[in-house]
Amino acid sequence: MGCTPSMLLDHKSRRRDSTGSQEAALAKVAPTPVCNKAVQAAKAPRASLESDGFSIQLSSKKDSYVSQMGNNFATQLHIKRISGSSSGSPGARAGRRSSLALTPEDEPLVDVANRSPPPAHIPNAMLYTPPEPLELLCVFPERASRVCAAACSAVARAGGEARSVRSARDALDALRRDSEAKLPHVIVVDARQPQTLDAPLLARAIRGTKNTQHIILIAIVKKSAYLKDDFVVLPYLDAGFNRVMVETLSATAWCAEVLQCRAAGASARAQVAAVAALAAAVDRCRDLVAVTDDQQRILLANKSWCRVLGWRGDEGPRPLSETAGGEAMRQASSGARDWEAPVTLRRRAAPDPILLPCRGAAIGLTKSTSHIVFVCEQTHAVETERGRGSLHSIRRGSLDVRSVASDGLRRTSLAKLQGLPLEAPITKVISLLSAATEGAPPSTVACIERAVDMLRTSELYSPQMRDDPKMRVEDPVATDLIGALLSREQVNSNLFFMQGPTNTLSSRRSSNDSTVVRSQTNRTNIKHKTTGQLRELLDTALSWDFEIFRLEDMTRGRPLAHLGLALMGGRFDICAALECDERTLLHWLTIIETNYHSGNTYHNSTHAADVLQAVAYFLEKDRLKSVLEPLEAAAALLAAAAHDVDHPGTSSAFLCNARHPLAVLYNDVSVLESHHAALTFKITLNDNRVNIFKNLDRDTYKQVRHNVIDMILATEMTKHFEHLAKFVNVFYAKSSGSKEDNMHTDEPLALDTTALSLPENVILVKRMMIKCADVSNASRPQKFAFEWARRIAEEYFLQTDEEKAKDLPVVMPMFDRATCSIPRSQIGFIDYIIIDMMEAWAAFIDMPELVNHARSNHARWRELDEAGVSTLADVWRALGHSSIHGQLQAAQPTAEE
Ligand SMILES: Nc1ncnc2c1ncn2[C@@H]1O[C@@H]2COP(=O)(O)O[C@H]2[C@H]1O
Repeated sequence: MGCTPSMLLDHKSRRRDSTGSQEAALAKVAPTPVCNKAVQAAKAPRASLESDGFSIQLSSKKDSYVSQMGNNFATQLHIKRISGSSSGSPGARAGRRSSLALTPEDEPLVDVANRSPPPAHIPNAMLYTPPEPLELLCVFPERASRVCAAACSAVARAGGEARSVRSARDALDALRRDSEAKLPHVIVVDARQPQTLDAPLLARAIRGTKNTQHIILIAIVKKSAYLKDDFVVLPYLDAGFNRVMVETLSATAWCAEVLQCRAAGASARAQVAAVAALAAAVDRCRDLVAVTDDQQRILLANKSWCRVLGWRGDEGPRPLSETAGGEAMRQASSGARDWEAPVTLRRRAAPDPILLPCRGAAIGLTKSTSHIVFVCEQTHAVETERGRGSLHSIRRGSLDVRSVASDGLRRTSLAKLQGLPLEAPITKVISLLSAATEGAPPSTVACIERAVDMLRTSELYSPQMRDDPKMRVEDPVATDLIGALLSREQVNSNLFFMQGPTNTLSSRRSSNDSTVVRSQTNRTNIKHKTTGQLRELLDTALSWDFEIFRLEDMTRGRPLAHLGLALMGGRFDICAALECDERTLLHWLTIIETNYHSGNTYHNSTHAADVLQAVAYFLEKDRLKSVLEPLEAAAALLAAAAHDVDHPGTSSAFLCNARHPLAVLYNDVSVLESHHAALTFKITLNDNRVNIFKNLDRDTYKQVRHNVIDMILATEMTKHFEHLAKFVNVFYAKSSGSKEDNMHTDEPLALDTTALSLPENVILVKRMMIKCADVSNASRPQKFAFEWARRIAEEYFLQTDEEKAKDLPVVMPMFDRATCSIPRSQIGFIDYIIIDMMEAWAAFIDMPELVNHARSNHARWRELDEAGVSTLADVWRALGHSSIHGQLQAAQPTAEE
């Protein structure tokens, strides 16, 4: 079952089969008293009768619907079930009302105007199909059947073509093999020998085949059987036959049948094509459209409906009331024929419903309702979010140019763009703002002009610390760190020319493809036997105070493969989503881990395992469980594991300054992140034994690849505020003030997850998830946070050492091991990078400990700072080597010691 146009047709044919055929049968054989009463009623217009659960009304009256068809007066026959059980349906209620009304004048005016459904007005032009020669398929088990031959020769005489098959299987094969254009118009099935050919079964199979709604099915029955039973036709009609015909060899009878079929078939095809065309039109509407039957079961839902509500396109008829509520539903249930009222719609991906304006109409070819149409307007807010940055919005933008122009708004910048086919949404925003200045007080004009000036810059999401006092970093260490993390400019104060070969970047770090080869040949045969203790530790892998450094110890520096196997293979079973075996996953994890540089103090596979663990922890939260598909969760875990693969232990700025081949390759733009993402796929696709994507079909692979790349690229810190601002603007609303002010104010933000229904907003969630995981070390319990702080500081110091040794520009001069204040660097890092982001994320996934840990770490660093503790050595002395990081420090002395 699916909410598709064919469901509309199925619904129609079901109605025709179950009600229409009963009507026909009843008209033919209804108990005499009812027939007699009906006949009497016909003679005495305006009478209404009830019998055996059916109401029969005959009236001779001026009927607006019939008169549209050219008859001013018509006699109408209504057969309606009036039992209490169906009273809930608008159609039933409308039916009961009209059956009780004796004259049109007796019906209250409001009923005439609002209660009866409007006719389904399909323009005649829509119901035209060009005449085609008739194609006939005969299914007759008997070899050289004379009845079959008679049918075929009648078709030939009518200028058509006939072919015959002898079994149900051959008939279905012919249907499935034929292209749509070649499908027969009529299928004649020999139903005379049920033991040789089960005609009803075949009819059901044909109707279950795609695009067969318009084919006319004729069952040939024996004359004796036809005459024996008044209801002989019913099982055939129920099975999907359109007609039942008595066996005949008469050329005249067959000719008449064939010609009638040609006419009926053309009309059926025209109707199917018209419904398909209308469904295609509805699919291209931006508004959310659903069509239900008279019981309000959804038969058709357009693409916008599916997209916004998170439905798959192929879901079956379901009660609209499961999804919709509010005044619109009450109006629909009251039997109103046309209404406008708000509707609340529940979405799959988000707990909160959305409220949209809705227009509805009850439709029916007769006075009773057959379908109800709901058109829910995509509100501006939803639309704007959906369109942001998409091609779709750019296309719409081109129309907006004209509409804005016709509004006569002032927009000098737009005038130049009139001739171009494209316009960015921001241009329209600027134009609207400019228009708003007209007649505004000077202070407002000044404000708007300042805003417009800001909008005109291309770096809308780049932080501007100097302009914003709240973002001003006072401490020189913090300035160094934050500046280096966020700045896209490389430090170029000294013109530097690299001496020697470009790939002699560092003896402790290499970042070229030879790493891949080495890893594949030597180190893929890791044994993954988990000892009891290791198993116990891995059992706690989903707790926020997971002992990552213990895992590093126990696995001798290979935590990623072990943790990855436990989480990805075990808890999340990504092998199912990726359709790969666990062995391939283990190989993948192993080779990825091998391509991390164990010599890096921070950017090694323990950091990758830590980020993986954080992502896994986040994925367990209800909000993410309800939003992300298994494949998206798998992509997030893969991205986390690989996000820093082959990190050289120096920053992108360093690589650019050093004119490293990677910086040259990636044009100094997102150098490291581009490399991590590219290398991840290179490693994966290079060898079938590690290729976890090898069984995915093209589209699924593309989707996973896109997700993994997007998440890895999102870890680039120069885009930190861009990602954070987008996330906050989409998912947080403030009770007062503009959204632009949402960040860095003391006013609490209100979480608003309605935007989750749009795929482009789910991308923001995935980016935020990996970003938060990447720097989650500052939001971990203190003993972990401090060890990570030591490790990153050590790596920064090594970079500074190397820059000095190679006479390169020093990216973070304050990060000199002799002088750098670790507490201050951490205070700055938490203040400017961590707190805002963790607050936004913690509220979104309901994980307050992220903020609590960050705050308590901040407080501890401040205490240390105030106690005069500064260098790494000071810190560990002050901590008394009592914690894990102290012990690790002791076991692994730094160069300083
Ligand atoms: N505790 C920390 N203190 C200072 N800088 C950090 C800390 N944790 C992460 N970072 C920086 O944040 C960056 C996030 O992206 P990278 O992993 O590439 O590199 C990371 C470090 O440069």
